[in-house]
Amino acid sequence: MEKITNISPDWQKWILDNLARGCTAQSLIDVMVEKNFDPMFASAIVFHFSTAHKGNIGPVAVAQLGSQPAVSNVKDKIHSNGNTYSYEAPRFKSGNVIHTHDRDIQVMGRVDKPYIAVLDNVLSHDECDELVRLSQARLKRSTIVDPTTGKDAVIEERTSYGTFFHVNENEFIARLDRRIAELMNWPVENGEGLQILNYKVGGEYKPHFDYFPEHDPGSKVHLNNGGQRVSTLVMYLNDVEEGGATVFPELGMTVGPKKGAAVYFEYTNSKNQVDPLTLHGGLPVLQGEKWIATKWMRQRRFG
Ligand SMILES: O=C(O)CCC(=O)C(=O)O
Ligand SMILES: [Fe+2]
Repeated sequence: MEKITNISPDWQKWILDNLARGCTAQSLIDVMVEKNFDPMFASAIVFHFSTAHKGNIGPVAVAQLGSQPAVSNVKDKIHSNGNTYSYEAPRFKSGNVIHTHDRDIQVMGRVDKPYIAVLDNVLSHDECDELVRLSQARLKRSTIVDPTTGKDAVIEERTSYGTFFHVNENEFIARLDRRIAELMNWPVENGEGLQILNYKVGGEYKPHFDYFPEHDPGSKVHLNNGGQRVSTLVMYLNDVEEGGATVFPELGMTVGPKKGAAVYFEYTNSKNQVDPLTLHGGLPVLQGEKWIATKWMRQRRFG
């Protein structure tokens, strides 16, 4: 049976009432999953309601999930929301410039909780072009991990084309894998292969978490190889004429795609908790096309 990915007024009221009674977000998610809600959707909506509930934001704002940030005061949300994630010292290094073995990378902006860094000069324009050139011939429709089966699935929420390179697949990729690992301050061996994505006009990736939700039956097989994902680096391989920004709906924040630049974020701590504030997506491309390279890091060696 198809999983439910929309929320009726009755369910909205049920969530708000139960949060007001002091029920935990997880207990509500569990009930919703049992009632055939998509687990990822249930997590996102309950988390969203828990922040809305504490901040006295009504159901109308919540209905905008995925399209527009419903709450603009990030500080208030962070101090008063239902997020139980405990923030630790970021893995990402401090400073205005991160030095790697072959390139200096500029830090253009940071957010603390969740930990996000906006970076420039991660890749040269030639490297961006080379990644696009190498990927052209091997592009396939992107998939997601089906929450129930754990298998790859094509869905409407992710309308991009992509391919991936094995870690250290060739000399060029190995140099990038090394630089990226130094930048993310995490071992090369813990990285998944570099994923290349191409979005055409209208192409988007609706808000999602990069971590594997523990309560999805389909997550198990992935968690067994390398453990949970801990951090993500999205690198922009071209300038996009219009649209295509990376959006963090819970924070009211977008990062515009710029050739060679990137956005980094982390969401799993040493206690195995994951941070729902890192909900993010790729907004639709309105003009031109968008190319990105994504690196996901795991808790342990991957592959
Ligand atoms: O397209 C984007 O900007 C976001 C991509 C993304 O979320 C991912 O690759 O996990
Ligand atoms: Fe993502």
